[in-house]
Amino acid sequence: MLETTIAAIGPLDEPAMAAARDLQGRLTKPAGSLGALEELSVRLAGLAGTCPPPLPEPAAVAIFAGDHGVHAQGVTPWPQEVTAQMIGNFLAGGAVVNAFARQAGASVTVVDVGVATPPVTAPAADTGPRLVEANIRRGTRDMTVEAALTRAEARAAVETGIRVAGDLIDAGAGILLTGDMGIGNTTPAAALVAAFGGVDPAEATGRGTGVDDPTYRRKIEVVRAALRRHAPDPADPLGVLATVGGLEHAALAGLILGAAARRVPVLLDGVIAVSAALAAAAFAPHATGAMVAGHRSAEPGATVALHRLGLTPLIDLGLRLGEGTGALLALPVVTGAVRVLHEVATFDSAGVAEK
Ligand SMILES: Cc1cc2ncn([C@H]3O[C@H](COP(=O)(O)O)[C@@H](O)[C@H]3O)c2cc1C
Ligand SMILES: O=C(O)c1cccnc1
Repeated sequence: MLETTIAAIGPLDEPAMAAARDLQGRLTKPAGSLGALEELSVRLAGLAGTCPPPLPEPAAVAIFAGDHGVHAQGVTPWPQEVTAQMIGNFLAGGAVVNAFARQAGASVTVVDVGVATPPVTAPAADTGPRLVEANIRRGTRDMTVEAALTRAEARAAVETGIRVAGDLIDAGAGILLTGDMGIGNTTPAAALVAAFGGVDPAEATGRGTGVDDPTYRRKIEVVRAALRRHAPDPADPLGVLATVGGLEHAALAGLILGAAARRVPVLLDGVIAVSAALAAAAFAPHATGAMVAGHRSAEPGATVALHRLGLTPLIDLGLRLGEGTGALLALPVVTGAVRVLHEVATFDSAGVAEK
């Protein structure tokens, strides 16, 4: 399934992009006046293979949840149980991601790919957040001691993400948004950014939920120790995900690949998402054509990853939460970029004089 998905990911459609550029030049506004939105609209036309591309709706957030053996190294002040407890909160509609999803009109799907303690499930409702139980392992192994995952486990997580993308698109989603929950998951995210980005762990590691100075120094050394132990090869993305990644990171890489293969845009959230996006791009370089960077997370690794991916984030508000919150805030910007191609009059049609 991974191989067929990778094989289905192709380049952007040049004629559709040329048509979008031409249309942007004829709309009743000075050329270039919509800044980054214009290039985004062109890219989404290239992804869809048609101009104008479909409006990116309805929107679906997929929150992949997992726990981390590296938690034992004291890289976060939060207890591991918070991952499962927050799943309960997501399903009850009480987290920040739920508030922003309601505002944006997006559905929320929580996918347990690797939570250590069984998630507290909320009463099933016909509408509202949904839980997909796809647990591969009750948390990863400690990457400073051994590989976090076997290659088979990493592959199973990637394929779960591909499957979730396909299910959401089959159910009608016009855009997918990445979300994550996993206490400790900024540590493997930093390791992935350092491995794929070829930067020193000190450049890729941030303070996550807000760790103090001694914990931050330890966190950098933990990332350094894991990379020294495994020496992951960036040309072998499954190997990188298995040795120093996490189940939610691997599943997010799969979600991105699944969206790219179906030529549906995927709006990336913070550092966990962009670390997974580096893995997706290593599997299939053309997958970057489907990626839209929602925001610039305050985590330094996010900036390193965005630069590597060649993506400019739509918003930059100093957010460092995850869950999909930054992607949701950026959604109206993406929709606006496409709506312009559908609804704005041309100089000809509106009888407006050109310069
Ligand atoms: C209550 C709470 C809600 C969250 N929602 C997202 N995260 C975010 O913080 C965690 C990563 O940070 P670190 O690597 O420092 O543990 C992840 O669960 C991420 O989704 C949360 C964290 C907490 C504590
Ligand atoms: O950028 C993120 O997604 C992020 C940052 C800090 C903690 N959790 C997530």
